[in-house]
Amino acid sequence: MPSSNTDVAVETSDLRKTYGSEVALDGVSLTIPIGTVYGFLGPNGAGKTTTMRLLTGLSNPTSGTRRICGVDVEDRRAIAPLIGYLPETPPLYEEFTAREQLEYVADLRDIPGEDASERIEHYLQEFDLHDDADRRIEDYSKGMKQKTAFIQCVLHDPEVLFLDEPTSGLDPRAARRIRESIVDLAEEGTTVFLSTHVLPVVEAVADEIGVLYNGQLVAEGTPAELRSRAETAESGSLEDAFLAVTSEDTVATSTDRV
Ligand SMILES: Nc1ncnc2c1ncn2[C@@H]1O[C@H](COP(=O)(O)OP(=O)(O)OP(=O)(O)O)[C@@H](O)[C@H]1O
Repeated sequence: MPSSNTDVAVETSDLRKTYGSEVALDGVSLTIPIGTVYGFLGPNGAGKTTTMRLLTGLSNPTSGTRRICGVDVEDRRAIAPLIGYLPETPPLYEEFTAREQLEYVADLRDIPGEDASERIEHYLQEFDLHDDADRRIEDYSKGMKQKTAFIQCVLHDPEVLFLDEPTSGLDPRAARRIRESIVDLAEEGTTVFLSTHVLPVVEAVADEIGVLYNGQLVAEGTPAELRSRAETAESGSLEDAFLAVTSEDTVATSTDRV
């Protein structure tokens, strides 16, 4: 049953995921309004990928609820058109050309032919891939592969876009292209859930930040709010704030709205 709150893109309540005795996610509750760029920060092993897999229906929670635009993620068929997901290792058919890969995804997504061609051309131009679009993906650089993967998850114009470390390993130009696209998509109303441990990336694009540590959401706020938390530190940077809220000594027992 859809949630009554139609302004909310991502909503979880007490989401938990355990693997045997390992607690990967320990009761995470999120409410992310439509159109937000939500920076999901956390050190290695904090549970970021686990959260994204739960939110995209690739994995089931041990307990708790999750909704995307009011739709229960359990309803995989209803969820699929609403979301785009760029995992850390994106699925691409290496033997395809980028154009073939994107046409294939457009087909899977039931994007009508003319629409699909227009969107594919638009994105190939936007990401400087047009001249290489008919080369096989196996011959692409990491950045070219990542840009192709980014295009394939936005091609169907999802309501909510999940990005796992989207700029990792990219050169500054490619990373900037992705950051600019995130901002453009958000301006058009797309909600972007961006997981990373690269602080300058979230600082540049995020409206709101959630910090995950040991499977718990330990702080939430705007970048400025989180920075002000570190104001006693010399630079008062987001990095200071991040280190402060993810230190064993200072972790709060419940989410700290700063
Ligand atoms: N399939 C699995 N089986 C067992 N444990 C798992 C599995 N997937 C994740 N975990 C554990 O859950 C915890 C959270 O992992 P997760 O990959 O979500 O972290 P992360 O924040 O994405 O880390 P990173 O930044 O390194 O990618 C880790 O302790 C990890 O070992």
